[in-house]
Amino acid sequence: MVAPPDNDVLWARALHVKHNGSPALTGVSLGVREGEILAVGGPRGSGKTTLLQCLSGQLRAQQGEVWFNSTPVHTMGPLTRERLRRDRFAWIDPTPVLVPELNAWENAALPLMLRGVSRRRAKTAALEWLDRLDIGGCARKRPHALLHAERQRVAIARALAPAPTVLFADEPTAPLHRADRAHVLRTLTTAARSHGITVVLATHDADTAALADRTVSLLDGRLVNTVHLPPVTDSAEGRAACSLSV
Ligand SMILES: Nc1ncnc2c1ncn2[C@@H]1O[C@H](COP(=O)(O)OP(=O)(O)OP(=O)(O)O)[C@@H](O)[C@H]1O
Repeated sequence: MVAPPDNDVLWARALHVKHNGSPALTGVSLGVREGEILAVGGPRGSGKTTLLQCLSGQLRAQQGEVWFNSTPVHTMGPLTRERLRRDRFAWIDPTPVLVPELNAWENAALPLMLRGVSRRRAKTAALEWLDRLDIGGCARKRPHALLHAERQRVAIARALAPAPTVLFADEPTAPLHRADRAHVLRTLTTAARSHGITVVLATHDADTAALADRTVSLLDGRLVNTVHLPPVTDSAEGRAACSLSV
């Protein structure tokens, strides 16, 4: 095994995944630099979700390697991978999955509390993020009383509140209207940049990909090209608007 380059926070080599015998990833190799926002594009069924699942340790590739910093993820047992996901990663699904018995702030505070942060500090951080995402007024509502788009904002607050090392976002703005999408994406990318969070973002939306530092594209489970975009220039303003006290 050869360790990945030092400046890559995530590194995958020659990933091969089949779902029920059908290839979903075929020889995908990829490095993600620390603090980078990387968009993974490609049409439906091209393997974006499968790639994010492999990089985040949710799914073990049948062949290939995944490294997080200098640690091999592909050789970790299930409990170690679970701990890695809990302590260093966050995940946003296209459809919000919240705990129905908990209200919005409790849902958003949950990963912090699982990491051992006190309830009071976790609540403060969760409320800050709900405010930033314009749903502070929903903090005491349970998921059933929220609109679908509000539930997704709670899920995004839950992912950002612990300031993870890597945030995996699988079509995070899919349930939002176009106008909402831009605001939520900007909050997400600004927060990531100001806190040095690396983001791996699956999307088939060009507007979403445009907010990333770099885009790679999948087609039928293979990487097909890489686009380097110029750096975002208005991040200083966004950074000021997004300080986090966790
Ligand atoms: N659990 C599964 N069982 C069987 N086949 C699967 C499973 N998950 C994904 N696939 C198949 O693997 C291929 C890649 O799927 P994947 O969800 O990774 O693509 P995607 O680019 O994320 O698609 P989408 O944009 O629709 O989410 C597709 O052909 C899909 O049907």
